[in-house]
Amino acid sequence: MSASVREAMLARRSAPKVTEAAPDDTEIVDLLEAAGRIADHASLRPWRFIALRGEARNRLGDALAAAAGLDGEHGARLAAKPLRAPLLLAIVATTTVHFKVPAWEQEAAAAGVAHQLSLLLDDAGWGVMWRSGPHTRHPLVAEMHGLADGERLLGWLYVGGVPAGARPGRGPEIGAATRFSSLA
Ligand SMILES: Cc1cc2nc3c(=O)[nH]c(=O)nc-3n(C[C@H](O)[C@H](O)[C@H](O)COP(=O)(O)O)c2cc1C
Repeated sequence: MSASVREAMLARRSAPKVTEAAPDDTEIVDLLEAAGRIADHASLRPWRFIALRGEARNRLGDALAAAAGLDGEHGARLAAKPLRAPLLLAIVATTTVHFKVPAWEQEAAAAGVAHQLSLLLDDAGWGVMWRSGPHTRHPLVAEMHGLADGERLLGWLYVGGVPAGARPGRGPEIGAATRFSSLA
């Protein structure tokens, strides 16, 4: 584990290619205990995660191809996308109608948990990449995950082992000063 949060944040990189190793459910729940401690208006905890492993990734691939209306070679290519990692963590915003907390605030909280989980997984030595796509919110994809009314996917954290020698190190400077101003 990193010496500081800042160090972990500066070191985090997405991992487009991962190996077949993956964290088990116990490790993920443990990390979620920490990742879930985000700012959360009215403490609604408007999020949940679904682990897709093994055949479930094929079912997601089939749902994506059906959502896109593709079959044959193009359908097979899209259907294979979820197989790029041994574990996909579906990020679900579980929004409800609330008199004080609009849906966008609830989705912001769910996204915050996913960002923190992604950071913690990276810091624990796993390869992670948050992916989505044009069919993320298609009804067939929601059905495949068993989502209830009001639940919406924010994409998937693709998780696996980091290939030997693939750790790319710190990313480019992001020029934060150009994205900051102040009013007095
Ligand atoms: C909501 C969300 C959806 C994303 N979807 C994709 C995607 O489908 N494909 C992709 O290449 N990157 C996607 N990204 C970006 C990558 O996760 C990653 O941040 C980007 O490749 C930059 O790499 P870095 O995280 O190492 O800076 C998405 C990020 C977010 C937050």
